[in-house]
Amino acid sequence: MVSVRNSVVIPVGEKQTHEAKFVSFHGLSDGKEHIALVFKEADSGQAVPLVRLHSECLTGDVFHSARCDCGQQLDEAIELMAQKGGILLYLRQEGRGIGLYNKLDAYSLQDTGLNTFEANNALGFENDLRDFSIAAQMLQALGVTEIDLLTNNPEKVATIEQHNVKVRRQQTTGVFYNRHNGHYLAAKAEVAKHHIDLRRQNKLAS
Ligand SMILES: Nc1nc2c(ncn2[C@@H]2O[C@H](COP(=O)(O)OP(=O)(O)OP(=O)(O)O)[C@@H](O)[C@H]2O)c(=O)[nH]1
Ligand SMILES: [Zn+2]
Repeated sequence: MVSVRNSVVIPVGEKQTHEAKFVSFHGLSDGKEHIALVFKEADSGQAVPLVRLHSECLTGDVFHSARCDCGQQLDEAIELMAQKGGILLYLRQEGRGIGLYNKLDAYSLQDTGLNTFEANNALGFENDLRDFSIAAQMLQALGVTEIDLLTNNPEKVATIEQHNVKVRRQQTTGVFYNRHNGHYLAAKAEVAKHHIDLRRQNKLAS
């Protein structure tokens, strides 16, 4: 049984003007230190909170890498949730679960022409090693049974629903295209069927 371990308020966002409760957990099935950021009492005040499952990306989230869209998606989620409440689940799933060093190896292979999924396969990994059921465990510990989910990834919606959290609505993120990440976004849309419309470049979540 997963339960809340601690909850502490931290000012966040580019100008540190937003407050989020950082929640840690006991008993998560993979033993990793996943955290929830709860904005504006979304746990109790919002019947159906906006939720994002954000997979850790050191290069994008911390160093604003242009090879992916993670940093901008993270900033977008924080801004949206600071305005209207929500729960950001920050999942320790670097490199779609293969880890940072392997992701950097995958980047080297992409520099020789492989796409993001082919590079994983060339390293001996499946396309995606993430288990999103961990997010359902966190939501249940927070007492959340129904959500609006901010994602382009249909797999996240399916797994959350399989684990008894209802997804009322899927809301797509912005399309943060730049000259370095075009192939990466296109492969996500083509291979993993993410809802990314490259004609909507740089438009924020709708
Ligand atoms: N293995 C691998 N992982 C990557 C690569 N680029 C980004 N990532 C990782 O991918 C994860 C983000 O997953 P994405 O596939 O971009 O998007 P998503 O989380 O499935 O979907 P959204 O909810 O729509 O953002 C993070 O953990 C990144 O570190 C790459 O080329 N190879
Ligand atoms: Zn990234």
